[in-house]
Amino acid sequence: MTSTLPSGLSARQAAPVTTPIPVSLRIRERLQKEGIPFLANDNISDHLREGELDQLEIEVAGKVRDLLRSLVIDIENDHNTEETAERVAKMYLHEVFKGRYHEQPKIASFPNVKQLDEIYTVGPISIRSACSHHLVPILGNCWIGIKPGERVIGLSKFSRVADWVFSRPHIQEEAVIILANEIERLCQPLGLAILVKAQHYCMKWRGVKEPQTSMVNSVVRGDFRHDPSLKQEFFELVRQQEALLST
Ligand SMILES: Nc1nc2c(ncn2[C@@H]2O[C@H](COP(=O)(O)OP(=O)(O)OP(=O)(O)O)[C@@H](O)[C@H]2O)c(=O)[nH]1
Repeated sequence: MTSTLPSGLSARQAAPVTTPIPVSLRIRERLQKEGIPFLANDNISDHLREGELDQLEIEVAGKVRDLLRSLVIDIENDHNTEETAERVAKMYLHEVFKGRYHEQPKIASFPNVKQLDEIYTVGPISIRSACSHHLVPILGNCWIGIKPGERVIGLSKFSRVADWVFSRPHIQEEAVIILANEIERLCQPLGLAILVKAQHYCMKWRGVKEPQTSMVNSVVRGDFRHDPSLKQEFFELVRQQEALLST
């Protein structure tokens, strides 16, 4: 039989080049196999293997480079966008969406030795997130009210856990619930209330271009839910904390 190979090429040299499976595909297949959800606001850090986050950063940078090319931006000659792809990949994986790929910060809880049962509020805690629909910023503040149970956590830890939860693509309604679940898991309070006020840049910067509109929502659980006066006290304390901001 006549060889179809170009002269001088051995069969071994002409073997089809196998393209490596993209790391994101490997991770997605693993998650699907194990039945682990990987929605935009889920954290998948427990399911990433050593070195995969670095490989993801390289893969994402390549895709962002393609996106810039598709937007007809001359990244080969434009000194300003030359390294934009690498910056954007790093920003998504380690900054603005770090709450998807990085573990929850270590948060120690302590026994509520004195059996404290008065409510307290912490806030404003700045929140930085992005909407799942357009991936543009959601910026605002949140307030957390606690009626302690058996355990308490340090005040700064509310900011840390909020930052971790909000650093994912979200819709505000779900973000508040996810934050509430995490706080309940960390300190099992007898009551928990969370209020979020945020501006959505998908409404300010584009779309309807409403510069002042914000979204306000809350979640109340446990004693805050069952006792209307406690709930009212929470909102009153938040009002007082807000008033402090303008003094
Ligand atoms: N409920 C809710 N909606 C949000 C949130 N963030 C953004 N949105 C809205 O989600 C919607 C996305 O809807 P689509 O109609 O598919 O997107 P679109 O055509 O770009 O919409 P426009 O923003 O009206 O231009 C928009 O109305 C946003 O304002 C959020 O946290 N909660």
